[in-house]
Amino acid sequence: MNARPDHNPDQPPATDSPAYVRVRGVRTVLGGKTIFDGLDLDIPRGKITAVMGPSGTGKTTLLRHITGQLPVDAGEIRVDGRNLAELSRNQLFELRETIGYLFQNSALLTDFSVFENVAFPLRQHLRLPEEIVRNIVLTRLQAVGLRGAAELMPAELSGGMARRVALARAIVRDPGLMIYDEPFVGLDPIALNQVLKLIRTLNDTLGITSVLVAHEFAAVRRAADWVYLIAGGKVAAQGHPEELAERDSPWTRQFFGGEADGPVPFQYPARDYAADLGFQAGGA
Ligand SMILES: Nc1ncnc2c1ncn2[C@@H]1O[C@H](COP(=O)(O)OP(=O)(O)OP(=O)(O)O)[C@@H](O)[C@H]1O
Repeated sequence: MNARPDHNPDQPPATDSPAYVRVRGVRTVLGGKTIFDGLDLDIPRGKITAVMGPSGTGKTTLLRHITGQLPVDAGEIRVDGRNLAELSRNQLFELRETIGYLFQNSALLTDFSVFENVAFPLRQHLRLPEEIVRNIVLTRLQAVGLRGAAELMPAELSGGMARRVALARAIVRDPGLMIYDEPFVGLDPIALNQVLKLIRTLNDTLGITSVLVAHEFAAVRRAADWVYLIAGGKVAAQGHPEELAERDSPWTRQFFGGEADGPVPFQYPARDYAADLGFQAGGA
């Protein structure tokens, strides 16, 4: 696990097939604010790629681009070889069906049992015999260690268990791509480690490609094969997590070392302070 790349350390780990997600020259403007300005990155097939960066840097926006929920203003995104801009609504919908999601709020259906929550995506889209549904659901629950909790209701679960049920649901239809958006938020250390281990194990055993957005570098370091640090609308740094942590750059010192001062400013961009307070610039 986490083998260091044995090729160019400035490039994501090479795999035999092309990157699952290819982002090229992406420019995004939201509400008049430029979020991305020439964003380039590859999400290698079969690997876990972490996307990190200061708050508000566009990580969730990038996920929305990758899942075709938000078109880019310029540039190109290819997912599994397909240029998203060329897909019809139906094709985009089909593409989204091949993506599994795990969010920080596990978003379980409160009136449904654990079993029915995991079965939901199967029942919603496919007409499978009940016996098959049961086998698939129990296999996924077994994979996350919760087969014995199948009949519990969401209110009876701890936060860590709920996250694992959501993970079982996310993989129930064999996604090619798994998207984890802040999967560790609010978990105690034991639950965090269980989810972390599961992300790694599921990725490796099911051959999934994973994108992991998280702020916890200690966890990312143990899970990810490659890390992109996004800041200022671009990739500010990238590398294998161990190598990135050791790299001595202002970005990595501030971001991975948690320094308050560095390239990420303390102040959100604002109008002139004196003018905002009603003083004339240079006035008495
Ligand atoms: N629909 C929108 N209209 C205008 N601005 C938006 C919209 N969606 C997001 N933004 C802005 O885009 C920027 C990037 O948001 P995004 O949620 O992608 O950041 P993030 O890196 O995921 O942040 P965090 O780590 O805090 O979750 C933020 O400044 C946000 O306010």
